[in-house]
Amino acid sequence: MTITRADAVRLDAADPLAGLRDRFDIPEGVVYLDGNSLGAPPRAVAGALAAFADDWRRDLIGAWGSAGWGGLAARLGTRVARLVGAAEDEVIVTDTTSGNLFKLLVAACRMRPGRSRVLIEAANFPSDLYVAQGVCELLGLELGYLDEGAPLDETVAVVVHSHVDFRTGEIADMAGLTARAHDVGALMLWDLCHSAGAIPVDLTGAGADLAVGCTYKYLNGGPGSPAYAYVAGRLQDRVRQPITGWGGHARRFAMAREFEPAPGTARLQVSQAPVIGMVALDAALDAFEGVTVEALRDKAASLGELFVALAAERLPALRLVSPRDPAARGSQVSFAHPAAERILAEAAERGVVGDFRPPETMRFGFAPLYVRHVDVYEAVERIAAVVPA
Ligand SMILES: Cc1ncc(COP(=O)(O)O)c(C=O)c1O
Ligand SMILES: Nc1c(O)cccc1C(=O)C[C@H](N)C(=O)O
Repeated sequence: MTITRADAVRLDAADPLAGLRDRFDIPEGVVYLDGNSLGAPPRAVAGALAAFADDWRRDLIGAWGSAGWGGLAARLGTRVARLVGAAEDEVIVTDTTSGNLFKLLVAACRMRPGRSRVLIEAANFPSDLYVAQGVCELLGLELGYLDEGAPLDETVAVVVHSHVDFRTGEIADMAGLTARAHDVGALMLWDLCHSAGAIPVDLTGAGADLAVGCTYKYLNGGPGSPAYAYVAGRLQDRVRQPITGWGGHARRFAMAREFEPAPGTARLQVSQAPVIGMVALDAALDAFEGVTVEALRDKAASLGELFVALAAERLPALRLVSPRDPAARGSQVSFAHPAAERILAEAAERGVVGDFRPPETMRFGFAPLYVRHVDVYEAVERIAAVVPA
């Protein structure tokens, strides 16, 4: 049965999250399916940045207190914690994903002295691979690739894995892999970049030890917005991260000679993360107010299913590389085609923004707060017009 535009309109009419699109500023006529690379701007952000400039002008250094800048890293951590299934004091917002990965990976290896290997999946995001390679070189450890058959045994200090694969959107079994790591006494470090804000994440339920993630994708913090780091409560006093700047000191303004780690996740800070980025993120997170992660997942699945069904009808030349089962994929679908790059460039000229990952993957992300079913319908129509016969 052919799917029509009216079907998409009906799905939007029944969508409990439909009204949330008004919280965003998306150019007219653009179908934005790249929120899994850079989220769209929530309307509240522009006003928050103007207020930030005003606070700075008016209160000068006093704004650290009067505008609450000093407490932002921890406060934002509590807001992100709700979206990733963590306790409020288990997440801190600071630095970049790659920087946090470096710090937590070194800390994890230090908690497993005598173990000689780190495992990662070769399909992980390149920055994760590079950081893991760098940490292994620094500490004299061996790096093994889980998806290429490297054994998970008692020689492994830590396993690093993405919750959602950035190319295919496949969801990893967080609880299962964490349990396998724990069975051999290894620690488990998750990268949540492609899941937080789009699908439920349950770090506590999975028994995860450590995690990192960015805030510029589904959390809409803006380009280069600060990332976050999670440390399970039971490990917080044992974490010794390697970049011991004054931001992680127990008494930053005592100006003491020796480093003394701050309690809890505060010790993961190096110095001051850019306040302007944290202010933007704080306003951006308001877009999630009143929204449950289950509602996000349902909407994401509905959008993805519509895209897959329409693609089966109208884009037969595209090969689905994401899992067919919506429960097995995050909020994106990916297809392969030898002319993927050209198709995406021509689709972009027609206002459909997806992204290309070499050698031939087309990714389409469905940020559940602002993508509509009619957007999905429009996207497939416009892409169909540019796929070579
Ligand atoms: C899975 C994953 N990990 C890490 C990164 C790197 O994040 P950052 O630029 O914050 O270091 C990205 C995206 O750039 C990513 O998609
Ligand atoms: N952070 C990015 C950037 O500054 C420019 C272009 C892309 C990005 C990305 O975040 C890419 C993204 N992590 C990915 O999944 O491919």
